[in-house]
Amino acid sequence: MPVTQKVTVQGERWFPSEQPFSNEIKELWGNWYCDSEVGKLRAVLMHRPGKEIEGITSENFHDFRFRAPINPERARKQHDDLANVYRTHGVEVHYIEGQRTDRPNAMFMRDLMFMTPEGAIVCRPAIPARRGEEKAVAKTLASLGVPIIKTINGDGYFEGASAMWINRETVIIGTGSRTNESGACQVETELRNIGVKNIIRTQIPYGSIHLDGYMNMVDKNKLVIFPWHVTYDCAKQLLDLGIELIEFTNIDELKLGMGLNFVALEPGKVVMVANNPYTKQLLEKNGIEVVEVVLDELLNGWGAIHCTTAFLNRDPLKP
Ligand SMILES: NC(=[NH2+])NCCC[C@H](N)C(=O)O
Repeated sequence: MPVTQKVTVQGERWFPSEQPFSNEIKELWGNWYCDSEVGKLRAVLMHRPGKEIEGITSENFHDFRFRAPINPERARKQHDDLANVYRTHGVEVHYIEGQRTDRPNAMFMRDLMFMTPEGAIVCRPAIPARRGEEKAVAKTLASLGVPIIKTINGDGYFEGASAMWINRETVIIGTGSRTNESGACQVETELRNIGVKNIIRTQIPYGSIHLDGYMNMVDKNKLVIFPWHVTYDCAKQLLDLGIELIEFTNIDELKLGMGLNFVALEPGKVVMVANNPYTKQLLEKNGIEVVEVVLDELLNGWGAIHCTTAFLNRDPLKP
């Protein structure tokens, strides 16, 4: 080959971009962010229940850890009603594509991913009746362009509702039947990597599976708790960080009505399951604005609003 050009060294003039991932995620990936349970909600990921909830009868509902058989049409309608509440409040609703049809719990999206300021952690559900739901979640995240910063692997299992943002530097992680030590460690490593300083580790009681069954943020620095489920050590660390604890003491509304399983639309405003008068009154007494949605059919799957909603984008919570 004839030499037409003199060979020059190029490498020394090529420098990496030293800006952190967090500075360029918006431009390169899109507007995906979550550092709290209450920052203004902008985008969510949901799974509209499909074929998989057909054929759940009084004989088999227990196999899927449902509370009762479910009426598919009513469940879908209520799911749509919730999605419409989100849309009415300016939230973009994205749906899972290609979910398998043999996993009736797939609508409980909170358990399948955990959103962070730099992308999603794809979970690994604990129980066989749910394992594999996460694949369609990963595919959908990829097609939306949401970075996946971690997929739980090895001997770990972790469900998104086992963790809860308190603020940009603080996350509670609960171990129990749905999250083991290895899963919790994997999540902890990722969170520390993106600047979380306080990881509050706690035990989820035997009779509960996730944190969002008995605690939930309603406003900046305000956490509603069912006090008999929250360990002293956990409560003390939260109080020391300046978090106000609001005590919710009605076990019927906690378990049967899933009153605490709401989602904040913005600081101080939540969408909650209708027909929970104690919950509504408690929240309003504490200055929280409440939007209600009828969801009794979905409750037959043992989940409610927080369980069915994965956050994709919330405004950062200003310190
Ligand atoms: N985040 C939640 N609380 N999810 C509830 C999930 C309920 C579902 N039947 C399960 O056992 O997995």
